[in-house]
Amino acid sequence: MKIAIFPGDGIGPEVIAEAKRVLEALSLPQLSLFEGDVGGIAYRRHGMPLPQETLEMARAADAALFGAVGDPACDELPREHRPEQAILSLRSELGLFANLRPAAGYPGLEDMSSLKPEVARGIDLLVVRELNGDVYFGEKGERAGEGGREGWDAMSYNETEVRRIAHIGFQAAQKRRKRLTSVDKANVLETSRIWRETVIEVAREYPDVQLDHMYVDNAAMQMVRSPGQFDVILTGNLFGDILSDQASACVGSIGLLASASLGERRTEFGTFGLYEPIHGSAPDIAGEGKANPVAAILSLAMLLRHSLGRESDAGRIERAVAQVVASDVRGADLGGTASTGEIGDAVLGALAAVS
Ligand SMILES: NC(=O)C1=CN([C@@H]2O[C@H](COP(=O)(O)OP(=O)(O)OC[C@H]3O[C@@H](n4cnc5c(N)ncnc54)[C@H](O)[C@@H]3O)[C@@H](O)[C@H]2O)C=CC1
Ligand SMILES: CC(C)CC(=O)C(=O)O
Ligand SMILES: [Mg+2]
Repeated sequence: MKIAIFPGDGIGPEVIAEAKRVLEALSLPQLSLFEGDVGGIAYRRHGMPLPQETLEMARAADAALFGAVGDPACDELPREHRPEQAILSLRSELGLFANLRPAAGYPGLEDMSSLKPEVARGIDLLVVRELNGDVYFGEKGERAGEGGREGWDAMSYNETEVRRIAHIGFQAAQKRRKRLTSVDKANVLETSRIWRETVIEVAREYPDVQLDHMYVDNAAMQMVRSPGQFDVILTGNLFGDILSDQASACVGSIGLLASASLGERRTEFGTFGLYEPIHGSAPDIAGEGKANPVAAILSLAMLLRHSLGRESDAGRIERAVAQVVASDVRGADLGGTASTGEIGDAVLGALAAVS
């Protein structure tokens, strides 16, 4: 089993260090770890945010664990040299089109939700976000306009792209509560009109799943009004990015939400994937030991489940994390004082006790 580890920038290395401790505690047989540079650190060391050797490392691995990229000192660089290009290129070069972002409440944590506890209770949703298309990957540029310099970004989805992510969404719903909400802006965008028509077509293959459609502005409102109504949210790259950050605050903290980015490459043990917290490099707290490592640890659990076929280890990690999150070991993001390392210690302690 080969795992490529890409800690990246800011709090990336801090949270990945805790996930690595959890991985080591599992003592998996025949495990090889490889570490590569991504983001701002890679730009400094190699002159580019995604060096070829890092990409090759990912291609040769059964799974990749990713921290975060982003560095304010690099914000003025040309776009192709900016740290964020590393994660965008990994997603596109590796064909990782399906981004799964589960958001579920923890009993005992409702008081930390941005919502009233009675509204927060019952959040159990999965954002299925398309990850290789949309405005993030469309042509973009700058031109002179009558109003001065004009930036433009092309948004598009074709039927093939929508179909393949829709299948992932419907299949995920079949394993959950069999409800799928497709989120778009079909009242305004042609991209969304094709999205909606294609989702309706794919839905015919899944008669057991109840499909509804929601405009993204309403979805954002419903997410804070009654998030418990959602099971699977199927949406595009941009809307999924925004709604999943929003869902994290409904649960309690962005430091809690993990993600899996999957494509079609099969490995000996499952499907190749890249796993990362949904948060970024958090430069405002980097280096202070304040980052919550739970999202990174839960990303490791997803890696074990989807790419290494180790469901029981994934479940153990998730149970250990649930115990810690419900305890008084809380970081600053959840109103406590525990450091990144202390939260990692608590997860390791709980892991030793759960079966
Ligand atoms: N996949 C990736 O690598 C991503 C990278 N970014 C990049 O990260 C940099 C910072 O972006 P922001 O918009 O500030 O988003 P961010 O997610 O890094 O931080 C947003 C807020 O949440 C807090 N936060 C994030 N993770 C946390 C954790 N584990 N524990 C406790 N608090 C946490 C931060 O302190 C900050 O106040 C930018 O350069 C951005 O482009 C942003 C999102 C994803
Ligand atoms: C950093 C961006 C490229 C994307 C992002 O915010 C995300 O995937 O959550
Ligand atoms: Mg994001």
